[in-house]
Amino acid sequence: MSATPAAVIVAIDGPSGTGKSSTSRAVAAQLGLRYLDTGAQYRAITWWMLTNGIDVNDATEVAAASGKPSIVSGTDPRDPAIAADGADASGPIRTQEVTAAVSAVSAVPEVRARITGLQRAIAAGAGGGIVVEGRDIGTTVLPDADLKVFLTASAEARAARRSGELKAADGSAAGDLAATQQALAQRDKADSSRKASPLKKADDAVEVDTTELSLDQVIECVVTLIEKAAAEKAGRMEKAAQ
Ligand SMILES: Nc1ncnc2c1ncn2[C@@H]1O[C@H](COP(=O)(O)OP(=O)(O)O)[C@@H](O)[C@H]1O
Ligand SMILES: Nc1ccn([C@@H]2O[C@H](COP(=O)(O)OP(=O)(O)O)[C@@H](O)[C@H]2O)c(=O)n1
Repeated sequence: MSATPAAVIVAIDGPSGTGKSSTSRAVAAQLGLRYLDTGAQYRAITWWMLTNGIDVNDATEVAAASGKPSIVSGTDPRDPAIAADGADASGPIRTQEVTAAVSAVSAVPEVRARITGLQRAIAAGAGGGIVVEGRDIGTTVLPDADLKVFLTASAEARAARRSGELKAADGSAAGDLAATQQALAQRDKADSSRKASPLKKADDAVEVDTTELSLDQVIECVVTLIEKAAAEKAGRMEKAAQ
């Protein structure tokens, strides 16, 4: 295990299936950093809306309800918890129903303002450094992050990964490759074309194409980037203290 020489704030963004969650959890665990899955927060508020009779396709209704549930995220990379109004949401947020509704809910500006506030507070409170992964972390949530990484992969590779994962989870038709690829493309389009804080690479993000890389290779690459960013930050802090 290596240790980071300075507390760093790391933003990892990219579309679905590029390896954000797996990579972020692994590098945070390896480097002793906290970890925040912002997609889980959007999924949790979506799950709460679905279970509380909110019409998720009615932006006015979603906006009016956006402040109601408490959304609490754990930041342990080995056990990232998520709760909505005190109920464990880690299982229900992965259902197809939530996956199909989450882009519409997260496009509502009031929802984004609420969740972005939570994210900034968590990052500010993570004294030892944190890896925050999502869609708009480098562009909007933490524009001053010490390191921004934007993961990409071909549509085929992303669908194959996601479909394998769904098949392993329940063996259902959700594991069908063509259907998964279509659903991913739809969600990417919605996430990239919304007005409020769309999925977009920050100008100063390092882009890593993971199509031909194993997960271990991606982890190694991001660990190296974080160690470099942490060393540079430590150097700047030392200089400023002189
Ligand atoms: N480089 C990679 N090569 C092969 N499989 C990968 C790679 N990165 C991630 N995976 C697998 O792909 C699936 C989706 O990864 P995940 O980290 O959840 O992506 P994201 O958070 O970007 O949606 C997981 O099953 C994960 O193990
Ligand atoms: N920072 C973020 C993170 C997620 N999201 C939304 O939440 C959804 C679910 O995110 P996720 O990270 O769990 O998605 P997966 O790619 O892991 O399936 C995304 O499709 C976006 O609609 C967002 O709008 N902004």
